[in-house]
Amino acid sequence: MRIGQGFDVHAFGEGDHVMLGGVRVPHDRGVLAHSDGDVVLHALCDAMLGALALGDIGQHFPPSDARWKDADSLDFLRHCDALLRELGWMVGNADITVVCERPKVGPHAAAMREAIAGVLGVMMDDVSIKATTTETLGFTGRREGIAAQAIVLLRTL
Ligand SMILES: Nc1ccn([C@@H]2O[C@H](COP(=O)(O)O)[C@@H](O)[C@H]2O)c(=O)n1
Ligand SMILES: C[C@@]1(CO)OP(=O)(O)OP(=O)(O)OC[C@H]1O
Repeated sequence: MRIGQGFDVHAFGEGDHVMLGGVRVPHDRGVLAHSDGDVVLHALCDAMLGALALGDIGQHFPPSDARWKDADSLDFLRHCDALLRELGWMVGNADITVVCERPKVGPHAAAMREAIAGVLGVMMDDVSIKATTTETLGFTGRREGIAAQAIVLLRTL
């Protein structure tokens, strides 16, 4: 088995939704990002890459590369999953925490788990999505941005 963790932050900007775990979540702000700015999937990809010491998504999908402009982060997840499988590994389970005051994540957690599990070829029960505020403290508390942390356990195919 191998373990990995990932963390990602994006600042809020103009917009009317945020992408979280591959799900379009209505919000009164968007996020500033080169891709679709999905902090859940970026943290998850980093955890998967980290588990095998394969670098991070910035190395695999450089922000300087126009191919990733407005990219669907589910494609990043597909790439990372394929990479792991080529090396004989797959995600056993993933546990993800989203940090923001708003939007409320709970109502969208099941859809996020389903989208992620579908790409990883695992059961929904193998994907956990949790959320917390920071009780109005810090940049998330001031609603300036959104963060996510992911931890994954890999198992051999
Ligand atoms: N963006 C968020 C933040 C929190 N939740 C849910 O609310 C519960 C209470 O959050 P606290 O930070 O006050 O502990 C938390 O356990 C989450 O279930 C949410 O859905 N979206
Ligand atoms: C995802 C990439 C793609 O260019 O850019 P961003 O959408 O800005 O997201 P970030 O979390 O900063 O990760 C770096 C890049 O890999």
